Amino acid sequence: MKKILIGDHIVKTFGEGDEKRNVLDGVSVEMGEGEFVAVMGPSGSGKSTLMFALSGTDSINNGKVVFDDRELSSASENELSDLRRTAMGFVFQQPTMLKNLNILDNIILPSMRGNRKNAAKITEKARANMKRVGIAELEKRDITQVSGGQLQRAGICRALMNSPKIIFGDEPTGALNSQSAQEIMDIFSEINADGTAIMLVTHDAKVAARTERVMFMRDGKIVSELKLSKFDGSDMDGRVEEVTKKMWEVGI
Ligand SMILES: Nc1ncnc2c1ncn2[C@@H]1O[C@H](COP(=O)(O)OP(=O)(O)OP(=O)(O)O)[C@@H](O)[C@H]1O
Repeated sequence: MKKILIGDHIVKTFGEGDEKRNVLDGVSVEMGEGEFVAVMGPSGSGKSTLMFALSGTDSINNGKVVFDDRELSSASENELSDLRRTAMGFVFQQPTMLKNLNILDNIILPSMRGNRKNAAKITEKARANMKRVGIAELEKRDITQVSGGQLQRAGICRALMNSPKIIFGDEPTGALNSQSAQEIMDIFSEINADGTAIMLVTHDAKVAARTERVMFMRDGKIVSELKLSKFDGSDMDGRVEEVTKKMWEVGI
């Protein structure tokens, strides 16, 4: 399987003098094209920092990151921002959306910048994505008039607008109840089945159990890994048990 993402001995340091410490302490990660992985670990272990490093959102102090055959440290800020815009999608715990725009306009806004002549195509694509994630009828609603799960679906639609090769999700189900979280995971599974690689940070064993590989972090290092298989809807309980057992072993 071709590698879409390689993190090689990544070191990220925060703080000065006595406060200085490696929040990422030589982390190596590889992801194949179309792979679906989760990152788990205690609060402060470096999960979000790792995602920022792997997506070129934040610089690193040592090591290297290669995304789609491109070494990120040799790319300029403009090139990195183009790469993030065209090849990566981001989903956060709470989607950042503008209060004065409806759901559809929030979804299309980032794609419209400098691209207004393609407004009709962009809107058509947004509507197709909204239909795909089950919020087609909500396009005119304000962001305060939808549920947390519906807002997260809109966040996923926005992340899909440029047909990314990879989606980074930083606790995308963290603000949702268990049922909504599983519905969001259904959507991620479908997106992944279409070939998009996905990396999710999560504290939830039921979310991690839906991915095909779970990496466990502690103190800026990946200390363990659990290989599952592509989730096909069967043996959810067994998968959750495997993840929980590993979390316990690792001390999460
Ligand atoms: N910009 C920064 N400056 C200084 N320290 C930082 C900065 N960003 C993160 N840290 C520190 O790095 C460590 C790792 O943070 P990170 O957000 O990656 O953890 P996490 O595993 O994602 O935690 P959580 O599960 O709570 O979100 C924490 O101790 C945090 O305080």
